[in-house]
Amino acid sequence: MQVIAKAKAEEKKIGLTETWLRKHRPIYDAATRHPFILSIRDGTVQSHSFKTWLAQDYLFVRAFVPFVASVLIKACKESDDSDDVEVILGGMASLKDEILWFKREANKWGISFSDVVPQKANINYCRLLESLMSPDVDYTVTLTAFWAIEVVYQESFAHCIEEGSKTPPELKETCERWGNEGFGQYCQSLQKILNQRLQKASDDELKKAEVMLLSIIEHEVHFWNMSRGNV
Ligand SMILES: Cc1ncc(CNC=O)c(N)n1
Repeated sequence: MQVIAKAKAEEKKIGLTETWLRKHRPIYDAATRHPFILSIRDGTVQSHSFKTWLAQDYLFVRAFVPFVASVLIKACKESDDSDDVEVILGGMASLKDEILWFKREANKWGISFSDVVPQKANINYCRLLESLMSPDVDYTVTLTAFWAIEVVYQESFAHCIEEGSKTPPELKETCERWGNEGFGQYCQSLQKILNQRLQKASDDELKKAEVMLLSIIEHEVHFWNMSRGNV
């Protein structure tokens, strides 16, 4: 089956990641066109929803840092391509600014991060990140998770700043953070290096990577759900 997927991707001159996204479109859209995102886009989002998301996401990003470091270590050890390391290092470096941004944003909204308790969906997601940090988890599978985590945010927030969106001005900066063109290009770079790895992967690795993509998408949906209070 996986061999067929590779051949199909090759025939259409698209990457395997693209064939996955086509195959799993409905679930991918459930994450990138989630009601929380649509409510930002149409300007009806409640401030308590936004604040809940912001606080939970700060905790997530703190846990994301060591995860990205683990991806970087795997890339250094296993990749024969120095592009990988540079792309991942760039992602890692931008997290420093991101954490500062979260702190500024917390001030703006009157939130104190030290009082925030992680919710169940967040705990589960961070637990998944933690499990992926193990050296036993294959680099290709880890890279799939990394790309999926980033691309869901990119596609979601880019949708909020497209023509015709009614995103409130005070939320524009948030949407720009992940929806901007630079972040889009970075996601493309991740997708490209992932596609190269997938071309060389075994059937077993391909299956695991595809399952990982679905798992990340599901965790992202649960993560957005927290903002609406339906954990
Ligand atoms: C839950 C979640 N998924 C993806 C991202 C985007 N990556 C880094 O910021 C994020 N901040 N939060």
